[in-house]
Amino acid sequence: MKLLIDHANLTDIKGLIELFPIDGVTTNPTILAKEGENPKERLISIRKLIGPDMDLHCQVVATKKEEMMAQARKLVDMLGKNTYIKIPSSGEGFKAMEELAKEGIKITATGIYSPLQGFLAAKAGAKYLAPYVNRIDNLGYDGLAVTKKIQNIIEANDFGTEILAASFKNSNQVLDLVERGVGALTLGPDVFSGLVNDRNVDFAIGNFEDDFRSLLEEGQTFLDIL
Ligand SMILES: O=C[C@H](O)COP(=O)(O)O
Repeated sequence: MKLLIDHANLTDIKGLIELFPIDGVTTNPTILAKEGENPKERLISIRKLIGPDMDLHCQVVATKKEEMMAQARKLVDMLGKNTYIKIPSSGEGFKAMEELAKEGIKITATGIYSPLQGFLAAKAGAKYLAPYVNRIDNLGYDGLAVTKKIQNIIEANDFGTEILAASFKNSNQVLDLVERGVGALTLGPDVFSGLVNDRNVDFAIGNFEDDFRSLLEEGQTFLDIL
């Protein structure tokens, strides 16, 4: 299972990569707009920061197939081979996915709110399907159940596609999909900080340090006695 950061702030991305086992970064137009910088410059900076091997997902901003395809090609040229192009899971989007997949461009089908949207995107050749877990919950449906149904559809039809679940608001939603074993999750910094936010852990580690410190002689560090 891959773990990605759903964010475009360079300082935050760097900090999260230093702390967590991260496989890449996902963005969308809203996330990029929050940073207030030219999106092209920001995407290039993210690619430089994470290096050529990590996954970078970035989204087209178009409703018509031809425009989606032109933007997708430009983004891949600009950001390199491990770039996934997020295409909306709409009628025009499915046609764009089909043609771009034939060109070898890796597609993440985004804006998925229903299992059948997932089915159509998988059939159109998307590498990843991105259901919006929390946004589905906010509509009064069950985001985790929708995501699991999509996983069942992938398995039942033998699609070479994986889930990239997005839009999380808490650790419980994350745990549920980690247990189910989907292909990838993308989380914002607030959700990352909740994954290991347990004062019991800090307390236990602090106690170990205090106990060990009693073995140190004057001027010694832990490195000297290990
Ligand atoms: O690209 C889609 C986002 O991951 C949705 O996340 P959000 O609901 O937290 O804005």
